[in-house]
Amino acid sequence: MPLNKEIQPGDNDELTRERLQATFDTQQMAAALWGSDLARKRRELAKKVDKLTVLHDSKDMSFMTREEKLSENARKVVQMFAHVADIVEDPSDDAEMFHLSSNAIGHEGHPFGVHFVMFIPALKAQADDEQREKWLMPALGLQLIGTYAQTELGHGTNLRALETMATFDKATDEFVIHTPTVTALKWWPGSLGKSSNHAVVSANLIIDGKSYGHHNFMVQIRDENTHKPLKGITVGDIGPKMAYNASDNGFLGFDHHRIPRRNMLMRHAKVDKNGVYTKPPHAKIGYSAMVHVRSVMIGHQGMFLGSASTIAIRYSLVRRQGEIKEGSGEVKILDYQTQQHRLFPQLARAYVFMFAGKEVRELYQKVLSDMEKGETTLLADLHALTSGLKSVVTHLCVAGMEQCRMACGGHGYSRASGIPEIWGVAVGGCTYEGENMVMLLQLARYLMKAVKETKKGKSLGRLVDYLLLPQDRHSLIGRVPQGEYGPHLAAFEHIARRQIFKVADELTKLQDKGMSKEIAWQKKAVELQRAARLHTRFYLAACFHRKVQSVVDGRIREALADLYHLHLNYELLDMVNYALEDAYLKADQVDFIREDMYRLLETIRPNAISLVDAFEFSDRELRSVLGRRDGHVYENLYKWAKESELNRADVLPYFDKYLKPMMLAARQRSNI
Ligand SMILES: CCCCC/C=C\C/C=C\C/C=C\CCCCC(=O)SCCNC(=O)CCNC(=O)[C@H](O)C(C)(C)COP(=O)(O)OP(=O)(O)OC[C@H]1O[C@@H](n2cnc3c(N)ncnc32)[C@H](O)[C@@H]1OP(=O)(O)O
Ligand SMILES: Cc1cc2nc3c(=O)[nH]c(=O)nc-3n(C[C@H](O)[C@H](O)[C@H](O)COP(=O)(O)OP(=O)(O)OC[C@H]3O[C@@H](n4cnc5c(N)ncnc54)[C@H](O)[C@@H]3O)c2cc1C
Repeated sequence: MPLNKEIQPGDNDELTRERLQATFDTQQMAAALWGSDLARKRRELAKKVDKLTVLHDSKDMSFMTREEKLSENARKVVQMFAHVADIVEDPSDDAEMFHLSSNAIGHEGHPFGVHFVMFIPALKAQADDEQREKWLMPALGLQLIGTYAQTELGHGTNLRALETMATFDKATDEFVIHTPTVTALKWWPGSLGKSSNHAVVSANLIIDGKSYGHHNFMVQIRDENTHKPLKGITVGDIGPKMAYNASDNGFLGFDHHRIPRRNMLMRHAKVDKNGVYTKPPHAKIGYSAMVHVRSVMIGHQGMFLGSASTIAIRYSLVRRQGEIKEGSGEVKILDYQTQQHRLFPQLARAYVFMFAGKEVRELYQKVLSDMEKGETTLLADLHALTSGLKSVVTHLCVAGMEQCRMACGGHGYSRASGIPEIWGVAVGGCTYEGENMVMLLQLARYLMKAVKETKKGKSLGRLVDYLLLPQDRHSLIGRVPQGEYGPHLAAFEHIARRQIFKVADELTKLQDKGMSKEIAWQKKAVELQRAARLHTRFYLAACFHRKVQSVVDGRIREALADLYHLHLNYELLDMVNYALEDAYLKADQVDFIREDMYRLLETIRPNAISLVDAFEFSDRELRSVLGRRDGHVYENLYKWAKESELNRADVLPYFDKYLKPMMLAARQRSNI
């Protein structure tokens, strides 16, 4: 069977020649990335969206005002739901729906931005059966639009300091929701400002003057017909942001707004009509919607980096600039070693983030089904894993996307490249769903507990089993036959384990000197977050290893292994100081890693376009002139620029109003 190489009539010849060099079938690689079923569904879905013009952008969003963007995406999301049954096989499949949304709507946000990502997951995990019947069914049926209102103007990270109050009024069997200060205003919730009519609101539960900490409440905020805010509710948009401006992130305040007692989400924690409180089986079970989003973000961020890599690599095969050998003609910029070194490691990261996203979703599903039965043993492991992954992946994604942008030279800075918007959306991920540094420290807490268990000869969980293993003094990199990468993975393990034990020992020493646990933690916080990063980067490398091992097809495994080995080399060099500190690696071994990395850049080069084609992002989804599949960049950049609103007339009013009078006056003065 011939290999599928994604060649289509009308393609730029340069790209066709590149595609013909591929050593593997791109559709099979897509199956390795997405899973074969989802890869097929994605392909079919993109074709259907292409045919449905009602789902197409009416013009490039770069040329729209915020209000136009909101309106455009509201129009498309409604059309998307109207046609959903004809387009997707299973509307309850989040991955398929995300793909549909990427194609039809893009990533700038839409009125249901938080509805499916947080509002529904919060109801699924925290509403009891009767409440599910009342809100989940209508929410799934699009009879209402919901958001998740937790963060306040004054506090996002420290949830214990949230100020919104939910005071139980026994006499009326109601909660009184109140915003006591300006800092207690809810601030940031997506689609709250102008679109949502319901919100899951986090508020302090107060019964008979006693606070039980924050819990989640269902609050209707707008009239379902007029869409006007209900009495006692103030709500609006918080203004433009770095990106994601088709989303109306909002503010929300309550003035003694009353809701029925049964509007508290009561699957786990409960309040009865006498004001008797029942504790949940796990103190943090109410945080499940956050864990859900963190778990989903890993794969999504991988897709964002995959999109940027696709754009930059395709463009680097169209763009020619300068000569390598004088007189032999200008080369494709991807033929420069520096360009390969800039882009291929980002491509490898995109792959591994997608693989890790899949693994973590499987763990999340397991924890969710355990929680249904009141079983919460794995919640802490999942929280630790998602906290670390969320932070490391978002951080590396935006650093990688910035490399992709710069690798496109001047055109990368234009919104026509598509990179600024996806970068702006991805960088939000460093902050939302738990600020990265804070989440790394959450993982560090878990790791420090794991050390304590290890010292007793036990393991806290599967993810930290490696702490029980003895440390090797020296790495075997470069001391085993060429092509063996076991020692590379062992090096990730070594530096993570060493940093974890080192900081644990330092904490103990400070406490032994009489310092409190909290102050000692502050003194070592930077080292602690380093330990969390190294642990997570080891997890990612090990995940890549598991994936390569699981692939059956030889050609796919070989191409993936090249990316994996590049990842090992590149990331190790990025963290090499940790391996040099204890002389685990010697200078000649570092040189060996570098040389092997350069070799791999050359090996990967002929497969580069097919490795990005394998993501199977449609042009509609990429929204990038530079990243067009057919490679016809220049004529389309010119066409795109002509769409700029500034080109609607040769002379714009500001010229006559300001510049012309100034220049006339200057000329008159010079004539005097
Ligand atoms: C998915 C998006 C895809 C779309 C992509 C497309 C476009 C993207 C564009 C835009 C985005 C669209 C949607 C995004 C929506 C974003 C929504 C939000 O941001 S919602 C708000 C999120 N807020 C946060 O994440 C707050 C962060 N803070 C916290 O989580 C907590 O405050 C804390 C830092 C974890 C501390 O909590 P607390 O004070 O309660 O903790 P302590 O009492 O100190 O106890 C710590 C103890 O608890 C354990 N723990 C904490 N959390 C959990 C948990 N979730 N599960 C299990 N256990 C938990 C922790 O481990 C400690 O345990 P121990 O060490 O044993 O004491
Ligand atoms: C695009 C976007 C969408 C969002 N959507 C929603 C939504 O739908 N619903 C919602 O409720 N919220 C939403 N948020 C809010 C978001 O969850 C918070 O902004 C986030 O949790 C960070 O909290 P913060 O803003 O209070 O940051 P802060 O906690 O004020 O962080 C500021 C700095 O302080 C540091 N810091 C804070 N605490 C500690 C600590 N304990 N130790 C060390 N350092 C610390 C941080 O590391 C950071 O450097 C959204 C935010 C964005 C950007």
